[in-house]
Amino acid sequence: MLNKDYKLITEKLVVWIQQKVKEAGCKGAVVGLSGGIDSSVTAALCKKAFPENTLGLIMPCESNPEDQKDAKLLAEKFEIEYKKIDLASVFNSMLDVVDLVDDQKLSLANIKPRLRMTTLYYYASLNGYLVVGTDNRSELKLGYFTKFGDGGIDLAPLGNLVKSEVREVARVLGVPEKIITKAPSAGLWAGQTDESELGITYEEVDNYILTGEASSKVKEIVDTLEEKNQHKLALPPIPSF
Ligand SMILES: Nc1ncnc2c1ncn2[C@@H]1O[C@H](COP(=O)(O)OP(=O)(O)OC[C@H]2O[C@@H]([n+]3cccc(C(=O)O)c3)[C@H](O)[C@@H]2O)[C@@H](O)[C@H]1O
Ligand SMILES: Nc1ncnc2c1ncn2[C@@H]1O[C@H](COP(=O)(O)OP(=O)(O)OP(=O)(O)O)[C@@H](O)[C@H]1O
Ligand SMILES: [Mg+2]
Repeated sequence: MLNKDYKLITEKLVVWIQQKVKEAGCKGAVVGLSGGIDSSVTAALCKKAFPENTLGLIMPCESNPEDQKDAKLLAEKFEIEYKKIDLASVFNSMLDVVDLVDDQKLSLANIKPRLRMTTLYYYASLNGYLVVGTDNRSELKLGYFTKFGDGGIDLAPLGNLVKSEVREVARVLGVPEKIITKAPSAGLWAGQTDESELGITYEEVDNYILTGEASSKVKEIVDTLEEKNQHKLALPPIPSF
């Protein structure tokens, strides 16, 4: 890993969040708590930045019940105010009204993060908070997020840290080791893990980002996804005439 001072980076991220929220004329942060490391780190940073004005939302949507337990563990450890909002009934109402066809798995699965985004913006608006996202540099490089779902956010404090660096910040903050070491998962369907879906490991992705070195297989996967998903990081194209 890079020889960086992650304690200093953690402190600077807290100040950065405070500044960005204040610049927006807002007074706090709302974060989706999945029980995964990215949201745990993001929520812990927000709590340090806004001790009285940080809200965590646990939003299961036919998700693994273990994840909710980890999300609660995190919220309790850092004394983060949280609410649980089960989105399964909302998701199922969507299934009742849209056309269902074969081969729709990802199209349907992507509804879940978009329902979470809608819920986060509701609470942001109610409280005068910003929606603080959890996307890290590795996910942003790959475009490995749902457009206007977990990509629909106001700030991305982890956006300059690759996944392995997020783990370093997690250790500085005291995120439970159980959360740090569990397999990254979008949790969109049973058994999904990021690395099995991507076909490469975060270690390989992070190495490639940080050093430019990778096997031809890793380069091919990362470069292809980066190009395919560029649109997720840009404003919608607008005619110039
Ligand atoms: N060139 C282009 N210019 C403008 N827009 C373009 C476009 N190509 C596609 N699009 C639009 O983008 C849509 C496809 O993007 P999107 O809807 O995001 O869908 P897509 O990229 O196909 O799927 C999202 C991926 O992110 C993963 N994910 C999601 C959520 C969380 C996490 C996690 O790590 O926790 C990971 C998920 O497992 C899946 O692999 C298309 O349906 C189309 O509307
Ligand atoms: N069940 C959930 N409840 C609340 N928020 C969720 C839930 N599932 C996903 N999210 C939100 O979507 C974000 C993107 O998920 P992602 O899986 O990339 O992050 P993570 O779960 O925190 O970490 P990891 O990538 O290691 O699983 C989460 O960080 C969280 O903010
Ligand atoms: Mg996850």
